[in-house]
Amino acid sequence: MTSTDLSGHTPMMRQYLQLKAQVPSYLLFYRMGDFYELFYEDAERGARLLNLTLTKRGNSNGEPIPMAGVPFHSLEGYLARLVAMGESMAICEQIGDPATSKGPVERKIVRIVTPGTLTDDALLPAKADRIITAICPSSKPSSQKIGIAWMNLASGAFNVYECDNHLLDAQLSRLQPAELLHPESSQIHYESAQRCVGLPDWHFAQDNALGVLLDHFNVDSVSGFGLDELPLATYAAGALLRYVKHTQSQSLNHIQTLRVEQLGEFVVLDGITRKNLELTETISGETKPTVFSTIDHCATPMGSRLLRRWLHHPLRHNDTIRQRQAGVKQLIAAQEAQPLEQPLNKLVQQLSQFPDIERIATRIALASVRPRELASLRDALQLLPAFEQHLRLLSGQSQAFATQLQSLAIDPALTQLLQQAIAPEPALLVRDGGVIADGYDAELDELRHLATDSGAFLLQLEARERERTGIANLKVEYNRVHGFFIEVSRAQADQVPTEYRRRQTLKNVERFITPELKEWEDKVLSAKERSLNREKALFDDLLEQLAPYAAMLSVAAAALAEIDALASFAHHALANHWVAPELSDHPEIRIQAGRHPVVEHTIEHFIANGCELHDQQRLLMITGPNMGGKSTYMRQTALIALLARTGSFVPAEQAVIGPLDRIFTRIGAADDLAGGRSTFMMEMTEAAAILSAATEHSLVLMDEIGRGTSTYDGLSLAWAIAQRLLQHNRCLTLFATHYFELTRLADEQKAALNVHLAAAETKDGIAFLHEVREGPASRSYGIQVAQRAGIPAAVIHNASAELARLEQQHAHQPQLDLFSAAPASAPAPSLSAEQELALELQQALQSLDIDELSPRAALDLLYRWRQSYTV
Ligand SMILES: Nc1ncnc2c1ncn2[C@@H]1O[C@H](COP(=O)(O)OP(=O)(O)OP(=O)(O)O)[C@@H](O)[C@H]1O
Repeated sequence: MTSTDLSGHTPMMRQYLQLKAQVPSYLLFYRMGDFYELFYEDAERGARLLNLTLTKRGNSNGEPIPMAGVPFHSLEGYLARLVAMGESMAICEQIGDPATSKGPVERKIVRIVTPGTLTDDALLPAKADRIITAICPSSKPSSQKIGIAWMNLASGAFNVYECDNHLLDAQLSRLQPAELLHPESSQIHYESAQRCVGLPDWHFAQDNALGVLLDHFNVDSVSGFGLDELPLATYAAGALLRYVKHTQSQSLNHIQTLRVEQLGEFVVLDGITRKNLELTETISGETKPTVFSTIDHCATPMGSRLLRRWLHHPLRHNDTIRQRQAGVKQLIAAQEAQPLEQPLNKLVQQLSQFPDIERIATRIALASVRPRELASLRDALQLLPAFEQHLRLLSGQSQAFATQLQSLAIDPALTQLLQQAIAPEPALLVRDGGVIADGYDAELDELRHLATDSGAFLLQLEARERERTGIANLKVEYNRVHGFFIEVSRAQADQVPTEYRRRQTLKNVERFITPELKEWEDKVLSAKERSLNREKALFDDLLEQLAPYAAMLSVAAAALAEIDALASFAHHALANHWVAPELSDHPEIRIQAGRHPVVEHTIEHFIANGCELHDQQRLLMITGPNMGGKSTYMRQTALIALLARTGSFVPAEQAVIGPLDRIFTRIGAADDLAGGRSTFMMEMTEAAAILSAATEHSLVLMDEIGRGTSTYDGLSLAWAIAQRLLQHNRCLTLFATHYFELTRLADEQKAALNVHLAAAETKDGIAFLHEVREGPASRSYGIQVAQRAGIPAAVIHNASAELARLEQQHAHQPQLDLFSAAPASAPAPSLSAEQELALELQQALQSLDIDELSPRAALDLLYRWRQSYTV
């Protein structure tokens, strides 16, 4: 909007439009008295989204102004709804004094609310984190790298790393950002984020990004954070920090460090795998029943959030897992040693009394903490010593909770300060008064005394005036409308002294005021106002005193969250007979009598099954009828491995789990109609990703690959894929199929083993035994399953006849001999290493768009190819 545009507007609308120009892409809530108003398009949009009444306000520039508003005290509720819809808002407050200002009161944008930068408890989900992520792709076409920075503003975590481009999807699905920032020039979109924001490219430029980081951390170089070799991560971090700072009116004191994540820390899970395994969301998008909803018994929201993070971040290395396991074991041992006292239950009960200290600590650092949050923190800190003592007792001689116990040591000065400063039950807001405790500040005490406790003075005045005037029933009183007054009966009204001024005449009485009483009244009324102001100043001062404790509180909160999550593991293990998995150093999965952690709760008799995958037995070819339990078996194996890598116990009689680098799943893809890919195309895209990335440390689940095309195509592809996984990738694989022909693979490959899910035919039809047995399934029972599903009897009858005819027709050419009987479709003989490389190089050449290639990139490619394709 230009200045000429503004000239026709009223002064207030001019002010509004100038503020709006600062935040064009946000809904601007403009404070007017007791309301926040939206104008113009914002009003129309807000009215639609929030179901507000759209009105019109006066005229500005010759046009009525569309307007919609919300009462000031219910702003947070409206913001929460808008945030859930992925909207971003700017809040503008009156900061000038309406009494003294000429023209519109001075106003300022004090807060910006976006989905990824929330810190207010009212706007945040209790049991999930809100992450904001920035990504910075390389500007060099030859580079495959991408820089990623992410922040959890509510906890203060700020992490960065670089990875290969093709891992971006897996990384985003790990972080699940609510908001994603990227340079304007790169078209990046992540569907699951509530908001994707293209920022000007210069935010990601070296000098600017680095400048923001150096300035915030007050350092001369970022070497101390280990960022020297990570330029893209540095740019992403700088752009992210600049954006987040812009949204907050306070400085981000609680963002005290920047951690470089090592990609090898976590078992990589892509988005599809997280979905298939139903970690925190079911395949249909519900929040339960999932692994998280089943095993989360945390007593605090901090514990639940940590548990969710652990589930999404299984660890590759054993050290941290062993520490977590030690904690769980200790809690279980203590509970079992004292079945009457139940020390674990007592610990959980104590934990449940703690508020969300992680978020309170952040809000202390941001100076936006509310009085009642401080009261709950004060009460929690009083409980802390007893909790610590109980944990110490429970730990006995073990060192299982040594670090957490250290972190819980909070400076007693903090507890004392809160006890002295905060009223026992403070008001919701500082402006309501009654937040600061009596006895904390002498001046406040006196003002409060003046404002509320006028009794003695008034009694004294009453006695004095009675004596002076001789009117025995003279009364000194107060009401809200008329303030203080002296009341005498009508008949005695003419006996009052001359300095009495008439205030009000009623039927039987006259009310008067005297100069002395008026002076008193002014003092009392101003004392009220002054006491509120004093309280506000004291609270601001308290926030300053508290700020240095924020970091210490965050550390204690993290320790409490850990104890809570470990107690939840222990509780679930005890209640469901889970065992501690043994962690080995080789890629292997050996499970005895394993169960599915979620399904074991949803059906009455879950049949336990074992699974052995190791270097000599890398692939299980799983056959069996539909509904036999193949998918459940594969998922349970992956989940047991994953749970073991989080430090949890597992649903099995015994388990040995080695280090894993990735878990891949290719299970029943749905059509990606929006993306324009058919089921088969999706299936093959996922399979291609697995074939290119699985290593001997990976666990791969393949369910019915090849099903989406003609039998021969599908079968041949499935055969070749299984063979490739066995020989080339050498990963640990569970391969479920309905192609019986594939069971021949085990004859050729020593590392493959056939297993099947047993079923039996009874007189009432098929009975699923859900038991995994060695050897291939003898038949598929597809028609029996269809019958149970309610396919009409006539169709079942015809299908059975057709099956019999087909079986007879192929009698001389049994299905199992497909490959040997038809040389033309026999699996291709394995290629030599040179042949494989030549094929790959040919493919790479064919997929190259030479016209799009710069000379520099072409040269780089040549070097890379020489390195990769020379034997
Ligand atoms: N081990 C088990 N014990 C008891 N019930 C089981 C077990 N495994 C699976 N089931 C039950 O069998 C049903 C079918 O299981 P699942 O979906 O794994 O079969 P499937 O063989 O993969 O079927 P399809 O080939 O049709 O996909 C499950 O919903 C579950 O109720």
